[in-house]
Amino acid sequence: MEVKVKNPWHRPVVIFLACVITAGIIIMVAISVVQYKPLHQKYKYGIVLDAGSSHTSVFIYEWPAEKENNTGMVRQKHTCNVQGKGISSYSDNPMGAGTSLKDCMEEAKQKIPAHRHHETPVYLGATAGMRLLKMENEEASEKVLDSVARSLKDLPFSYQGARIISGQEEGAFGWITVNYLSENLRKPTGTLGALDLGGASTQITFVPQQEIESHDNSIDFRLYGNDYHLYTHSFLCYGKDQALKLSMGKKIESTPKADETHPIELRDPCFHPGYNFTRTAQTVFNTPCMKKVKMANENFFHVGTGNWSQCRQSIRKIFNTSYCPYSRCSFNGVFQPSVSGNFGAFSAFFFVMDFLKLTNDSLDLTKQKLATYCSTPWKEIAETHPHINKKYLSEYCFSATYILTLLEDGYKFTSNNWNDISFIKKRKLTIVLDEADVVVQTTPKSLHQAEVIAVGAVADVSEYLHAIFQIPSIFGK
Ligand SMILES: Nc1nc2c(ncn2[C@@H]2O[C@H](COP(=O)(O)OP(=O)(O)OP(=O)(O)O)[C@@H](O)[C@H]2O)c(=O)[nH]1
Ligand SMILES: [Ca+2]
Repeated sequence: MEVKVKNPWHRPVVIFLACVITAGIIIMVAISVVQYKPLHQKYKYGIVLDAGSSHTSVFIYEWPAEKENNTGMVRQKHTCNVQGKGISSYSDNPMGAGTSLKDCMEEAKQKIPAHRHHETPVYLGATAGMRLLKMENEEASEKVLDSVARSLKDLPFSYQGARIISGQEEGAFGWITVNYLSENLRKPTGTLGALDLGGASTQITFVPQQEIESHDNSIDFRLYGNDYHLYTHSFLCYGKDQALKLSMGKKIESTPKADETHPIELRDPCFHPGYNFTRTAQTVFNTPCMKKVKMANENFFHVGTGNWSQCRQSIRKIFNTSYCPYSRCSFNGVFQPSVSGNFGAFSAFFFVMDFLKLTNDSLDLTKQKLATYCSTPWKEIAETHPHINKKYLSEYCFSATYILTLLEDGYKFTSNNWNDISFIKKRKLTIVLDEADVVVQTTPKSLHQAEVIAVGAVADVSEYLHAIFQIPSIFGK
């Protein structure tokens, strides 16, 4: 009988194989750990706060720490909307402005890996609301800026500054953002003009087809190796909230008082029939955009009549087109070449026209639809949209009529080029930046005039060029 003899090699082979497999696993784990480490450290970050008149947004950007070919994808990683109103609303309680940023900055700490905190630049740019506060009460505006600066310096990030940006900067940033988004700066195709409607100011920026006659409206810089020569203007007080005050203020001033004991009844064609609220004159006149009137403490009845063409007539009164010291003007004596090329209209231009589904029609049809909307009773509007913020909802007729009047009577768009305007929601930002190409050049110019009449917004892109790449702001401050 054959006796089965145990293979003397059997046990060592098993042990050997086990060792090989174990070693393999260890090596694989080690490799993945080593690989994981750079993965973990792959990104750098930047934080930009856009402190607008109506609210503050915090943007977190990220880009690869090690750029291949000197080219990095920079993208918007996260956005946080600060609770409450804009920082300029804290004029009576400046400390509150800094405190208001806490929750969003806490979120930023969570989103950005701790080991990157100390090298992450943080920058705040304030726009029209702070510009108005500075005009009204410079000390208060400084206290508010101090307060937000202190709050940002308290964080583990690398504080870069907090300031009010100029109207030209705001216009140019909006233009760069729009053209980055559509990747126009990397293509030889044409660029898009930019139309930004904020709460307190509005900007128009485009490549002009004619000479710029006013120095204050011209901006030159180089991006991605291309030189750009832009026309830009920012109208302070012509954002949609301030324009509503201007327009209501004019109406109140021209409304006779029936007698001394009864409040004024302001019959307003820009609000729906059946809309009827009591307001204090203070809510209209509490702005440096208008001269102070005596009746600030009085009440008035705000009564909607819902008439689009009368609304438009009343809004026209806030545009002065009676004088122009140049060959052509938009309004208020401001030089503007004729609009040319395609435009991207964002912020409130988009919020309002998108809500009313007026983004795709001819100018004529847009007017017809808006006329019908404005004449719809307030009760019906409120019932149809129970979940929409009542303040926004009550103002859409005014806002859209203001938008049409601004574009047509102000900037001189016509039914022929109306459809050159695209109403766009600013999307998440994914762009390719070639650091060497972000060369920035300025036209020596005085910003003083513009500082008085215009204001800027930190749009998403250029401020982070400033903050992230530590390039002096494009206009060389
Ligand atoms: N209808 C509507 N309005 C909005 C919405 N979000 C903001 N707004 C209003 O639209 C206007 C413009 O908003 P923003 O572009 O954020 O204005 P801002 O940056 O605070 O103001 P500026 O400093 O003048 O640029 C303000 O009156 C806001 O109150 C929205 O979702 N719907
Ligand atoms: Ca803005």
